[in-house]
Amino acid sequence: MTDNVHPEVGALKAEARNFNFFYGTYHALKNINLPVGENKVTALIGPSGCGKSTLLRSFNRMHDLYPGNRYEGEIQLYPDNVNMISHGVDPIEVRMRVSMVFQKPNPFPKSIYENVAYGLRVRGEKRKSVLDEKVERALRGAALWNEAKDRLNDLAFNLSGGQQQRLCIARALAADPEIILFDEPTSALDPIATASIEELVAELKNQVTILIVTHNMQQAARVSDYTAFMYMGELIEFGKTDELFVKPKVKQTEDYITGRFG
Ligand SMILES: Nc1ncnc2c1ncn2[C@@H]1O[C@H](COP(=O)(O)OP(=O)(O)OP(=O)(O)O)[C@@H](O)[C@H]1O
Repeated sequence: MTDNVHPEVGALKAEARNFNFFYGTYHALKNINLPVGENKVTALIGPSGCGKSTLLRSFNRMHDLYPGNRYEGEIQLYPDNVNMISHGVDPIEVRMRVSMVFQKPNPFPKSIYENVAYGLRVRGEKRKSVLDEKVERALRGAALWNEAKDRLNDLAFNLSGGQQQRLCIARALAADPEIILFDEPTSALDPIATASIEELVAELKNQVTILIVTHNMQQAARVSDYTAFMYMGELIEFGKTDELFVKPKVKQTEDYITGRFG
C-alpha cells in the first residue's frame, strides 16, 4: 500500500499527520490526524472555538501571514508527498494549489471578468484568448456563466450576495487548484443562494478536492462524504458522514450532533 491510500477513505489528496498549531504560546491544534480524500468533500464541524478555521487555514499556510504563529508536524500533499508546512516549501506556491473561499463573499473592486482573471494575470498570463477561455471555464464551473456572460465588464459588487460567492468560487477555480478550502461559505447567504452553493460544492468535487468548515450540521450532512468532529483543538472523531451522524462512536460527538452542547 502506498502512502496516499487510506484504509477507510481510499486515495488521499492530503493528510494532516501529528499536526499541531500554535498562536504564539497558545496551543490551538493538538496532534491532528486528518485524511483528506481525493475528489471527496470533507467537512470540519464542532463548537465555536474548537479550531475548525485554524485547521482549514493551515492547509494553505494562511497563518504564515501573521508573526508568532507556528506549525509542527506534517500536512502532506499527494501525490507529490510534500509536507506543505515545511520551511522549504513556498507558501505562495501552496496557495496556488490550495485555494480558499471565505465566509463573506469578497470580490475585488473590479469587473466580473477581472475578478476571475486576476490570478492568471498575477501569474503573467497576458494572452487575451487564454484569459477569455479560462474566465469562461471558471464561470461555467462556478455555475455563474449564464447569469454573467452578458455583463462581464460590470462591477462585481453589482452581483447579488450568492452570485458574488459563486464569483469568488470562479476566481478560486481559475487558478486550477487541486484543493478548495471553504470557510463557512454560506453563512452570509439566504436559503436559496445557500442551496445553489451546496449544489455547486457537490459538482465541484468531480474536479477538485474539498475541505469545508460549517456550523450547520445539516449542511455537513448534505454536502460531505467524510466528517471530522473537533473539540477544544482536538480531532475527536472522523468517519463517513452518514455513519458519523447516524451512529457516532464517541460520546462528545453524539452530544454535539444531538444539540446537547455547542
Ligand atoms: N489570531 C489568533 N490569536 C490567538 N488565538 C486565536 C487566534 N485566532 C483564533 N484563536 C483561538 O484559537 C481557537 C480556535 O479558533 P478557530 O477560529 O479556529 O475556531 P473555530 O472552531 O473556527 O470557531 P468558530 O466556529 O467560532 O469560527 C480559539 O480558542 C480562538 O480564540
